[in-house]
Amino acid sequence: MDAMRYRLSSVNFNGTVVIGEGEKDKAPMLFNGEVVGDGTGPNLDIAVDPIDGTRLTALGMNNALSVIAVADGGSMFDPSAVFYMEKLVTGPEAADFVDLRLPVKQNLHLVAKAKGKKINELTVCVLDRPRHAKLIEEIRACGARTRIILDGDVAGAIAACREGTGVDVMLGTGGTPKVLLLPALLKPPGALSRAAWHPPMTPSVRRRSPLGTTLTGSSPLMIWSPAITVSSPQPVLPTASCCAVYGTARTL
Ligand SMILES: O=P(O)(O)OC[C@H]1O[C@](O)(COP(=O)(O)O)[C@@H](O)[C@@H]1O
Repeated sequence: MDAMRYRLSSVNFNGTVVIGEGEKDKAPMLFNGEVVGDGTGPNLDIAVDPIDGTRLTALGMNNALSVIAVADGGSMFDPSAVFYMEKLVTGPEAADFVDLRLPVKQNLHLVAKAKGKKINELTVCVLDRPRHAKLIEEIRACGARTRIILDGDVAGAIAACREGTGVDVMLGTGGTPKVLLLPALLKPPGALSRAAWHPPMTPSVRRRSPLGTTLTGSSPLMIWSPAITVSSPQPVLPTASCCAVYGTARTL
């Protein structure tokens, strides 16, 4: 985080961290609303996750990622009032068929059909958390395999969208900032990241972010695409730069 912040402070721009480490992790830097850059140049919005998979990095394990996305100032959606989101991520073949509001079994059938596989040939990536015990049971009861990951659902989501990773879908609840960085990272185009506030909010619930954005239960069920995360026509970095970190954090 120090390294990313140091680098950002040397770049000619006037940036605001819209999607940052967030209050969930009580991170001291690169928090939502923090001003970064050297104060000259264009106004830009920044989304950062200096390390998604802090524990993985500390343990010398794979799949921690360092992620940054940049867009025109004022164009990035601010989700930071809600810490967790329920996520469904899959590749382009199945993206148009699934729906987060459907039961797990139905979504897995839809993915299997779209990919021309049997359901017992699917692998579903899920974070290893007690809250996912029922989800994991449901997936296994359908006959699908699970790939349980200790941390790092950004890497899990990317795997779910890519050919040849052995992962077909990612399901479960994880950090909000991570899901919002995904549209910038997902390749190929058409891959799908959907997320809903967790726990679900009723219309009367209102949560206010450090940047002053108010989210309510009637805020849309998120069907993320770059256009939703970033409202400007052309993000400055249409795909976020992203470097895999194997064991040790590297700076961007
Ligand atoms: O650990 P929690 O609170 O269940 O949060 C889940 C989140 O934690 C992570 O596994 C790791 O995130 P950090 O490295 O920022 O701690 C994310 O990939 C995931 O979205």
